[in-house]
Amino acid sequence: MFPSETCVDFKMKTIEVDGIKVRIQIWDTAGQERYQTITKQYYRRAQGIFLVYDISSERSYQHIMKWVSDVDEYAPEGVQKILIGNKADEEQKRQVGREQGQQLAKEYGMDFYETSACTNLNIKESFTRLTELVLQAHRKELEGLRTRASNELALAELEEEEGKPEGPANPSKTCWC
Ligand SMILES: Nc1nc2c(ncn2[C@@H]2O[C@H](COP(=O)(O)OP(=O)(O)OP(=O)(O)O)[C@@H](O)[C@H]2O)c(=O)[nH]1
Repeated sequence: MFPSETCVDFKMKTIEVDGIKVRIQIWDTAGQERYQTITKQYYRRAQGIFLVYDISSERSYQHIMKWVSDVDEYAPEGVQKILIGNKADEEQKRQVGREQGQQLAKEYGMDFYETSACTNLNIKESFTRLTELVLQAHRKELEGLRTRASNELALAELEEEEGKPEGPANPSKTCWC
């Protein structure tokens, strides 16, 4: 929910993932078309995104494809995404089956949760999972950078070694007696 004059709501929260305390910034962007120019700018710095539809609205479910293509266009490449079917407490008004949500999530390779902001169903679980995915992606990126750096270092050492004249540079090092 947003105050009438703004289209982005911001909150900070600390959650614990694998025993590590993680401080997360939560940006809740308005869904209305008229705010899109502004809200799209917030995708650029996102590390994790929830794509949310309302289980009591088939129309909101149909809109997910458009959100996915916007995210693909404006968010960073490695951004982590989770599909959410919210208002799970509104069972009597349900228009979107749980399997439809699961199916769509599978198509896009995302995790899926049905949640309720009213009963708190899966709220903590989905935030913890998204944070976990972001941390995992971050670790992988760091490992990749480390491997690349050590490969480049090894290559540089090899090139330096090859550039040297024949014979050991430090004879004492090759002497085992
Ligand atoms: N029953 C039920 N109502 C909910 C739930 N979550 C939100 N609502 C209600 O749905 C309405 C819209 O909620 P918002 O938080 O404004 O939804 P939003 O997605 O931010 O809407 P936009 O501003 O259009 O992006 C409000 O009346 C909320 O009280 C839920 O889990 N269950």
